[in-house]
Amino acid sequence: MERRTLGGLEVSILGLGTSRLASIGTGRSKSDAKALFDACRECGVNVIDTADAYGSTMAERWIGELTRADRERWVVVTKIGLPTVDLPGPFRVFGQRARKTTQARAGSAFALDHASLTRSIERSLKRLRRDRIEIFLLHLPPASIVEDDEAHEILQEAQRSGVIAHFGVSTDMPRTIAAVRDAWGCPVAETAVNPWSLASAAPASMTGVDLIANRVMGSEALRVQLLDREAASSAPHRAAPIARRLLRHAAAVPGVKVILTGTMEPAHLRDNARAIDTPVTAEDLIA
Ligand SMILES: NC(=O)C1=CN([C@@H]2O[C@H](COP(=O)(O)OP(=O)(O)OC[C@H]3O[C@@H](n4cnc5c(N)ncnc54)[C@H](O)[C@@H]3O)[C@@H](O)[C@H]2O)C=CC1
Ligand SMILES: Cc1ncc2c(c1O)C(=O)OC2
Repeated sequence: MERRTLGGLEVSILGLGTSRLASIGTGRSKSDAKALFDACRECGVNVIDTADAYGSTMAERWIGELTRADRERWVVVTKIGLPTVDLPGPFRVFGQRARKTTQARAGSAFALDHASLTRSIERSLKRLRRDRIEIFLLHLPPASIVEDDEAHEILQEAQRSGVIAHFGVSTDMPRTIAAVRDAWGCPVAETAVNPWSLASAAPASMTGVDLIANRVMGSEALRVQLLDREAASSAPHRAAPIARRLLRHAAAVPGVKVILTGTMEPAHLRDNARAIDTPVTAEDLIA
């Protein structure tokens, strides 16, 4: 698998997105999750993208368990900021609903004071069973985040102490990415990259930022209409031409270093791994 350099780290062009890993409705059993991580190892995928909010902290916990024996081989991206309810044991699943409610009320109430931010980092590290988070992102922060000097200082302090290697933002607003780069000097951001996303226009204002691409398949609706239909009609283990084109599109957008795939299916992961290393052919374009 192709490797690129993201903020000085060696990463696989394809990364695993885990927003569905342990969430209600889309989550799988832990043995399915283990099979998915084994497929990543087999394909050479070394990036895992997560957030404290995914599965109300369960995604981070599962990642911690599943990467425990070989934690050094992974580059972990996690995010904080979508209000997360961290309930004990069996009550955890109810956190999903509670989170939605708090989130709707939260608006721009990003808790980035010293105590909250330090606690968030400590908790993510503990759940992930790591002593370093390679990429630590603020999850959909308000554009005014760059005015929060205290948050910037705390993040720099965490970086100096070695618990986070890089920090930045996950947002679909290129202007916020550019502002964070200019005000905070952040070299990494996560954003939507598909033919309809703003980042695909590669605004010159974002030059110099290494991008982690999400929502490469556009939307769930697009997948249902195109990918499933094509997957059903094409040969097994052959990525649907539309998926291949979307992956190649993202790989060619300036600044993109990692393309996330949010699938829970090892077969789709393998398809996407194969597709990303295959140039789009004339046959694909008329398929
Ligand atoms: N604001 C943020 O920070 C956001 C972060 N993310 C991150 O990005 C990751 C990727 O998620 P999405 O962009 O939603 O996923 P995606 O674009 O990779 O996948 C969308 C859908 O396509 C399916 N799919 C993927 N490859 C396929 C194939 N070869 N054949 C058939 N179906 C296929 C997936 O199973 C999924 O249902 C998330 O898990 C999360 O880590 C996603 C959205 C927002
Ligand atoms: C699948 C999905 N939908 C919405 C959101 C995310 C996500 O991963 C996310 O990280 O922030 C908002």
